[in-house]
Parts: sequence; C-alpha cells; structure tokens
Amino acid sequence: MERATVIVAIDGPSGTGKSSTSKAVAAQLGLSYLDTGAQYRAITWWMVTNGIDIDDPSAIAAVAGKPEIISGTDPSAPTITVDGTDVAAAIRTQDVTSKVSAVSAVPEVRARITELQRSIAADAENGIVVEGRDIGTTVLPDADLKIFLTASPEARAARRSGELKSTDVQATREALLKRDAADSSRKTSPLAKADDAVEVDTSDLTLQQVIECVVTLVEEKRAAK
Ligand SMILES: Nc1ncnc2c1ncn2[C@@H]1O[C@H](COP(=O)(O)OP(=O)(O)O)[C@@H](O)[C@H]1O
Ligand SMILES: Nc1ccn([C@@H]2O[C@H](COP(=O)(O)OP(=O)(O)O)[C@@H](O)[C@H]2O)c(=O)n1
Repeated sequence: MERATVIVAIDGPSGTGKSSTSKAVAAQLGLSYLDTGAQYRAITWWMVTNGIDIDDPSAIAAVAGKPEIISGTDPSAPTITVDGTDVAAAIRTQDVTSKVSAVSAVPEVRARITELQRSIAADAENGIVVEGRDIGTTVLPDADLKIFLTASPEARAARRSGELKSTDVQATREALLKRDAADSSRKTSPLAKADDAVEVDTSDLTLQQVIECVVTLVEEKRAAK
C-alpha cells in the first residue's frame, strides 16, 4: 500500500532541538527536511553583504525579492545557496545571528519566504518536516502534525554554548532571550505555539528521546490517515 504524504511542522525557540530532531525524524521516516531559519539567515546574509541598512525596514522591504534562495531538502545533507553561492557556513556567524530577527520581522521578507516554503512543502513527494517559528501557525496551518518544542533558558544556553565552543554561557543566555523576545513580539507571524500543536519540553530529555517521541507521533498520524 502507498504511504500517505505527511506534513510535520516543528516550531519553538532557539536551542530547543528543532534542527537536530527534525533532521533525524525526516531521515528515519524517508521525508524531506526544511530549515526555515536557514532561509531567514540567508536573506539576512544577503542584506548584510549588499550593504542594506538593517535598521531601515523600508530599505529591507524594497529589496526583499532580489536574492534567489535555494534549499536542498535531503535531511542527511541539507544545503542552502543564495544566487548560486553556498552560504551554509556564512549564515551561522554571530553577525548574521544578531541581525536575523530585525530582517525576519519585515512583512515583505516574510511574505516572500513563506511563499517559498509552501512551494517546497507542496513539492515534497513523501512529505516533509519543516522547522521554524511560525510553521504551525502561518506557513502550514493544515500540517498533519504540529510540535512545539520548549526547554529552559539554562538548558538552551548550555547547548548553544557547547556548539559555539563558548565558555560564556551567561552571554549566550542573554543573546538567546533577546532573540526570543524580538521573535515573539513582532507583529507579523510571531514565534508562537499553534493551538493544536503538541508541546514537548526537552529540558530533561535526551535528543534520542525527543526523536523517538516525534517519530511515534508521526507514525500514529500516518496510521490514522
Ligand atoms: N534533548 C537534547 N538534549 C541535549 N542536547 C540537545 C538536545 N536537543 C538538541 N541538543 C543539542 O543542542 C544544540 C541545539 O540544537 P538544535 O537542534 O540546533 O536546536 P534549534 O534548532 O531548536 O535551535 C545542538 O548541539 C544539539 O545537538
Ligand atoms: N519560521 C521562522 C524561522 C526562523 N525565523 C527567524 O530566523 C532566526 C534564526 O532561526 P534559526 O532557526 O536558524 O535559529 P536557531 O534556532 O538556530 O538559533 C530566528 O531567530 C527568527 O528571527 C523566523 O522568523 N521564522
């Protein structure tokens, strides 16, 4: 029997485990994978590289349609390019991280990227795991399964510091909370849990436990289709 296509939305703040969980779940279940944060980082990288004033939303809006962003959706080797340039490493710098919330708050940027995300999801043959901040609420409100990951600021800061090889967990914590506040308070499509999302607090769970929990939920949805 053919398996039904399944669309999974995974949202939550930084460091809750969205990327690692989504990639593993998609790989395990033969689904595509889309990191929407990488797309917002990519458009931010383009703005910075082209000297656009990040503090001027109208300047950002005026050029929001210019960069061509292409995401590769294989969970074992996700890719991202801007106008043909591989930006996978360039979008992870502190500079881009500190500017992405301002760029992603501009409605013209969100409209453009949201359209791109919907077309990628529609093209995914077996289905897709899409992770971000507004997937369950705005981008794919009809997703088969919505997950909202949370974790304490302490757990998130410790995870991120480990990744960045930074010893200043306190500074990492402050930066995370500042970005959460900006993402949650913006007018257009803020970071929020959809009413029908399943909330999973990952503070005291291993990554493997979170993956198993989500895989089980997807299998249940698939079986019920
Ligand atoms: N449940 C967990 N327990 C411990 N570490 C985790 C857990 N989930 C993710 N991590 C680690 O935390 C870091 C951030 O995870 P990531 O998936 O990038 O989060 P997000 O996409 O939500 O920002 C990664 O180094 C990842 O390996
Ligand atoms: N669906 C999404 C995904 C990310 N974003 C923005 O993109 C930024 C970077 O997202 P990310 O997922 O790469 O962030 P991390 O969780 O990796 O820290 C967020 O802080 C948001 O400003 C968004 O606005 N909407």
